Amino acid sequence: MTDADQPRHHVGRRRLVQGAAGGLAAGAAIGLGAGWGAGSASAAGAPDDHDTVDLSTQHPFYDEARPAGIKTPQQRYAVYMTFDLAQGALRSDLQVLLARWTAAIAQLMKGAPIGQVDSVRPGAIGQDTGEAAGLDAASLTVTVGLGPGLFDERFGLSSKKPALLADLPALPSDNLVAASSGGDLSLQACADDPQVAYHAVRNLARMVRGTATTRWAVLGFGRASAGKGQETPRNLLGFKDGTRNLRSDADYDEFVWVDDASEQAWLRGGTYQVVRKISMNIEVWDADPINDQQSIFGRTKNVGAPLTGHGEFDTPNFHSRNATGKTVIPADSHVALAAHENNGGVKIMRRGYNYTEGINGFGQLDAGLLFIAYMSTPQHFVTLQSKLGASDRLNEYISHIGSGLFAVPPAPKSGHYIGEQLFA
Ligand SMILES: C=CC1=C(C)c2cc3[nH]c(cc4nc(cc5[nH]c(cc1n2)c(C)c5CCC(=O)O)C(CCC(=O)O)=C4C)c(C)c3C=C
Ligand SMILES: [Fe+2]
Repeated sequence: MTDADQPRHHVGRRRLVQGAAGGLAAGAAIGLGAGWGAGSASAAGAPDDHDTVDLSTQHPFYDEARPAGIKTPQQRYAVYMTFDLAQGALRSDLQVLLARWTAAIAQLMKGAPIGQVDSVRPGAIGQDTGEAAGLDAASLTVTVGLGPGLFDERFGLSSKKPALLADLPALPSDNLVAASSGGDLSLQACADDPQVAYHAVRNLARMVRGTATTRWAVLGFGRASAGKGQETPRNLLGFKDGTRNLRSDADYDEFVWVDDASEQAWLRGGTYQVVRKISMNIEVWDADPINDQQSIFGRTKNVGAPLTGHGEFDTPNFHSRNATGKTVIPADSHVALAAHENNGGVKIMRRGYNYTEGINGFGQLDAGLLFIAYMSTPQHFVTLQSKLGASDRLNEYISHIGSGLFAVPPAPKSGHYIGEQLFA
């Protein structure tokens, strides 16, 4: 961890919440679900220190080397929302929106309200909606993304458009729904308390009513990726997700941050955000035998080890063959198709969340993965998804129904606002 990644624990009151892994260990101790997590630290009976969150944690916002909410240790919950600029909105309206969001995000990430909650005079309307009063910052980060549409003729920004910031091309197996795709702006609010994340997005949406309209939103829970030092969580298909995610500073420098001199100056120090809403056919998956599920991912379900290894973090061997001459990790498995070894070295940073929207019109569970990934060029996502969408055996159980591409500007300096350089 660099200094910039160090969180602060400002508030005297420390509210610690134990993680799901610790809960599973406790379940095993009283005889529930024997065999859970065998081979993991929590199964050994030790409390899982890595998965305990301190709700008093605050992350810095201004003057950081990088925007918040990307390399920040992944929080437990997310609220993701996109917006369109209202018809007739002016360049100055966009500037005011970004300036107001910047000031408000700085407050929210400190665990502070964005304005008065109390009734200061008869008939007063609250500046802050109040539902986070008494709650800590809970590691809140808010990450703002700028969509391709902002750079059309409306705001005089076409000369500032990054060449690669355009709607993603049609990709194999896409099943995209317009109502869950695109947007001029995106907000990713992540926190260890879902009410804190929701409060942030609700208030940011409220303060720009009239200038921007909401487009689509997803509420994420149970982070489905791991960062440095975090125990690997599980996605809703029951597999550990994030084992081979980016962790080193060198990988972030090479694969996440935009530093290329050929890129727009305002974006240098920032990154690209790709979001995909991926629904899962959970009932069908649950009827699939575990050994088949394992060959679909190329990893074991319980430990999360590659099919060529024993431990979760063993390096997969994509060349090893069994007696029948087939590769032990099937060539059409998810990890064989996505691994950097098989994609010319391409890596992306995944920061996804599980989501559920209840039950669909057929009485089936409506749930999936809010896939969020950060990368120095969206071409890396296109490279991977072109292969996955065409050949991944997982495609039988998932469907990409939402999509978006956004540019994330660098962290603002204090006294300045997000994306201010765009208007220079
Ligand atoms: C285009 C990029 C990717 C999409 C879309 C995607 C969807 C998706 N993934 C899982 C579950 C797992 N993914 C895992 C690994 C993995 N996935 C991607 C990329 C995309 N996944 C990469 C680059 C990798 C790493 C591959 C490697 O280097 O070995 C894993 C294995 C554990 C891990 O390393 O994280 C799981 C499990 C789901 C369920 C899903 C869509 C719903
Ligand atoms: Fe994946």
